[in-house]
Amino acid sequence: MQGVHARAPGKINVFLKVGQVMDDGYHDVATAYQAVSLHEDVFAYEASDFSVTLSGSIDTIDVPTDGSNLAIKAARALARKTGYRGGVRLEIEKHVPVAGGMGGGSADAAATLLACDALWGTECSREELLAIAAKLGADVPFAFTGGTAVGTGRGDQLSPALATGHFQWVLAFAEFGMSTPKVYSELDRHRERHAQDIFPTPAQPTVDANVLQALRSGDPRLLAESLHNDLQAAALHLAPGLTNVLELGEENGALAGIVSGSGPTVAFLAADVDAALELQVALSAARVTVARATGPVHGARLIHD
Ligand SMILES: C[C@@](CO)(OP(=O)(O)O)[C@H](O)COP(=O)(O)OP(=O)(O)OC[C@H]1O[C@@H](n2ccc(N)nc2=O)[C@H](O)[C@@H]1O
Ligand SMILES: Nc1ncnc2c1ncn2[C@@H]1O[C@H](COP(=O)(O)OP(=O)(O)O)[C@@H](O)[C@H]1O
Repeated sequence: MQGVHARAPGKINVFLKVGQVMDDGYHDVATAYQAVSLHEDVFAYEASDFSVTLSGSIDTIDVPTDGSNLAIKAARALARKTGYRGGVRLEIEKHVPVAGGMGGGSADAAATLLACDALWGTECSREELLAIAAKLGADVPFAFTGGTAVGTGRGDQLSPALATGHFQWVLAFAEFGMSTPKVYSELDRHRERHAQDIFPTPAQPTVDANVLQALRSGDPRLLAESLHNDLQAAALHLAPGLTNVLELGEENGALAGIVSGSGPTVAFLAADVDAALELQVALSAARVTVARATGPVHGARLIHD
């Protein structure tokens, strides 16, 4: 049967500052996202109801296949918005670790919006699809746009950031996932428990100028110096073993390592392809599950197979 194939990328937060909790319960954030070459592939086929099946290179056992799957939510949201009366059968090939802090579910949602819009001929504009994306999750608009961008508010108000060249990443996957709300709550607890001088809450978080400069320059050494994640301490508190992974990467030639988003994936920045390959070998030898990726890459797009 003729279907539509869409692809969307995972992401690394190369910078993430977390501000206060807003009235909607979300934290006010300022982040610099980079889309990386670890993709989710979504195949959409006509059907009378909504269903999803999963395959891919990673363990998908914890991913729901009922209406709580973010891809099904995305398809239903598009159908509601456009008045489309049918359904869709979705097949997702996952390569982004589940609950890994790399926005895999968000990529599924973004790719599904694009695939269903094409399959159903609903012809939504980019802006309409982005508006639906923002309602599905804070990271979904970025999975849609990709590249390199600054996200503010919930992380869904995007402005493109200039970036040159390609950065080489080595990703250390964990054998467990971490819940995004739990990591945000842990940061709140840290901030309540400890003096504000250790974990200060920025009144209005912004992305540091040196990160934007590093992204513009394409120089991995500059970017390595400016990687920052306010959620990292909270993630390390909940998963102390990640500290060893960070140390191992830095001992084996990484320019720097950072927990991606709410973790537990650790992203190492390498100086070049050779350094990335060496690091990949060293981490694999230490029985860490690794993948290499480059960034930035495109956002969600249709693939004409
Ligand atoms: C931490 C980040 C960094 O990019 O990514 P992940 O690690 O999840 O990939 C994001 O802020 C996550 O984005 P996403 O995973 O789309 O979040 P959502 O599904 O919208 O929200 C899940 C929950 O996380 C918390 N949340 C999320 C975003 C935000 N700015 N403030 C929050 O407090 C809220 O408790 C919310 O109910
Ligand atoms: N299509 C999907 N892929 C992955 N997880 C999904 C999906 N739909 C719903 N989920 C749920 O969302 C949670 C977080 O998803 P994910 O996007 O993989 O991680 P993160 O938010 O850390 O980047 C998972 O634990 C899972 O229960």
